[in-house]
Amino acid sequence: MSAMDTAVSQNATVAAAPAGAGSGSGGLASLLPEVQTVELLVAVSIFVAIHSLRQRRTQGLPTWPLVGMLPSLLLGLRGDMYEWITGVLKARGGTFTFRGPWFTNLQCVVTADPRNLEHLLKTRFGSFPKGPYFRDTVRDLLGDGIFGADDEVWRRQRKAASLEFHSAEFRALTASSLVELVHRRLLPVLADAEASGGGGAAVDLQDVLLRLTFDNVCMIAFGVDPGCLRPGLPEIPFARAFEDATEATTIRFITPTAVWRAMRALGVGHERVLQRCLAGVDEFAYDVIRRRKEELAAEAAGRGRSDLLTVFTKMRDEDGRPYTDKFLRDICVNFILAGRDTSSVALAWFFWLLGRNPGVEAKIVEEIEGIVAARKEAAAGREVEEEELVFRPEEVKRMEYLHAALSEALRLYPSVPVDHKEVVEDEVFPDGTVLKKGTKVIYAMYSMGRMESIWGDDCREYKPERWLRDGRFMSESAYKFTAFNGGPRLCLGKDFAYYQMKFAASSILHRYRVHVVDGHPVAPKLALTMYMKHGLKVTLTKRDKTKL
Ligand code: HEM
Repeated sequence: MSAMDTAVSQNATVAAAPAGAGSGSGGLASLLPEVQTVELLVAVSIFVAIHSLRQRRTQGLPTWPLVGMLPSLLLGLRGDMYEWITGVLKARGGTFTFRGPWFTNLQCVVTADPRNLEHLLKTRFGSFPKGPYFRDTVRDLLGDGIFGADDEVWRRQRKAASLEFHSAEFRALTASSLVELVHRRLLPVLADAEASGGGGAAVDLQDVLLRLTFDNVCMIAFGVDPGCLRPGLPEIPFARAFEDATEATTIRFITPTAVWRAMRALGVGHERVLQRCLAGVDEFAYDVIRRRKEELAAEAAGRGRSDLLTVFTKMRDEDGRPYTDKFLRDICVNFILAGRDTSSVALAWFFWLLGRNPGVEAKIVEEIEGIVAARKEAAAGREVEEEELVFRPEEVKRMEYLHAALSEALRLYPSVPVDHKEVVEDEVFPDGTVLKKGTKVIYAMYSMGRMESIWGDDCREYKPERWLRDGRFMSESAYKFTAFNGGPRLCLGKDFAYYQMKFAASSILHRYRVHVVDGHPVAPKLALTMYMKHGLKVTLTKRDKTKL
């Protein structure tokens, strides 16, 4: 508790004293119990009001004895949690210490200051690992995979995966799997939606995009297509188990550690759900691993496959032994978690923003049509059929305005809205915040996009132009635009994610106008990823090329 908190608590005790003195007068108290209760309530209310006002003015939010800042947090949870954090961060100059009740694991420092971000993600990287708290919480789902790992276990996976992500085979695999999914699955599903009903049936675009990226990342990690985006949008047991296991794991972060551990031991509540779903995830993963090993043994070298499972199955650990099935499972599950919904939710927010900014949509379509026109010109007058219109990697690369529009959507709606580290030795942030060993640090990407001090007075406006110089996309410092993290743990899939988002968005926008259904409620869901709470209900109409 700070000096200010202590001072306010002492004042409060003094203010409450007259009520206490009344109760000490024996018989009078028993004669007038109602009056005393009313007095007490009035005194407490006055204390609450004064305390709250004073602390809100001086510190952004009040701290209470025993329960700390929990009441403010609960009030924040009733509305938009991310906006609440942003408000507090602004009031406190970019960083604040959250004090939860003594019995919870909710004590942490929250920051949105780029100087602090650079310090923790790069300059003092070694002092800010994911840490044992995060690892223990996610271990049942993620095992020793890259997301929760630190030190050598992380370094080895990062190095191997990084080599793979930059290889020509991997680029070819990602490009071909995307063409297959977008043209054989996504576009037919959207065409069905457009054709059914009078003005087209409403479809949940977020759900469709989540299916697209889930299938896509499974093809990259496991080399298999689970088929979530098949016609009729079937429910796939592995996808459902994965989603529910992730949600049950997330609940652990807001449950005291001792409580979820006890629930796990007893097999009750969300821990029971987690156990059931993990069994589903493992069944799928171990089955694919077994079949891949058989395939590789038969083919001797496993020619033609460049998915992560194949690459890691052929590798050896530092003692020259093949990786265990458990480790292979962990690697694949972590990549699926990393890549399954980050790009799809970003695309969902992007399409929603386009609906509110038709001028931006018009510029994107103009850019796409310029590329299509260049293709037609190169075909020397020959008519280019719509089916042939599969954007090529070099064309996707030329979509600079689209790149800027997606970056701008991620600035305002980062797929990972807040992230977490744990400090392993005493540290001091560049802004002067003192961090004791073991402190949890939350960095608030969502809030960073809404800081006038970082982006200027128009920070809440959707303006792709802020990313362009002379029509060319210019990247920003990773400590200012933190959607992909920064430093040694920069997102490994960043280039692929941009390619995937640009390819899917341009393929849709070239063919359809996307209309968000009138009155559809849009709000972020409280989760590790920035889903739209109610999905994104849209209708589609064919783009009339004559009006371009
Ligand atoms: C718009 C899309 C994406 C966004 C905004 C995004 C964002 C992020 C962020 C914030 C992190 C840091 C997470 C943490 O350490 O807690 C991260 C890490 C990572 N991302 Fe992405 N990501 C995206 C797409 C992808 C895709 C498609 C893949 C893979 C197919 C991927 C693979 C990874 C991996 C492997 C890591 C862990 C890196 C490490 O710890 O060394 N990401 N990403």
